[in-house]
Amino acid sequence: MEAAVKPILLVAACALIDADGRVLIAQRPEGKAMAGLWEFPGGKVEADETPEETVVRELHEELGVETKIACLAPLTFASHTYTDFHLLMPLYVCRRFWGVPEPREVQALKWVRPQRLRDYPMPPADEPLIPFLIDLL
Ligand SMILES: Nc1nc2c([nH]c(=O)n2[C@@H]2O[C@H](COP(=O)(O)OP(=O)(O)OP(=O)(O)O)[C@@H](O)[C@H]2O)c(=O)[nH]1
Repeated sequence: MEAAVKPILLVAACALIDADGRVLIAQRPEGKAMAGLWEFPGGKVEADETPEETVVRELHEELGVETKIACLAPLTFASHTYTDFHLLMPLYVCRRFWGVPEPREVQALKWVRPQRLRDYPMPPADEPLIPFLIDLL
């Protein structure tokens, strides 16, 4: 019998960057898979969305921050096999946004220098993304 192929889950995420070159990370809520880990704001790309539209929507829903598709720049992507699915996650960066991020759907938010990101436990898919942020900033 052929091995079951894991479905690919498309998630779009974004590193917001402040004027000091710090990156915003969000702590996953209790009760969800990987609760307590720190990740980049974002979420699943819905059937009627582009990944850029997902990021704009999730920044609004999760953080109360407004931005535009034109303010998103692709940086890199994560490709990681979890138990039940294979995650494909484009990571955008965004320096131009409106509003002060507030933790609406997450436990906590933190602005972190890229060199300090390793101090915060992140999902395994995210670790390979850190050097790209260090290089950028
Ligand atoms: N937003 C985001 N998701 C990530 C990152 N790294 C990573 O492995 N993921 C995984 O990608 C998936 C994102 O889905 P999500 O945030 O929309 O969904 P969720 O688990 O909160 O579930 P739900 O929205 O269905 O309740 C989760 O499995 C999450 O663990 C990351 O940096 N940001």
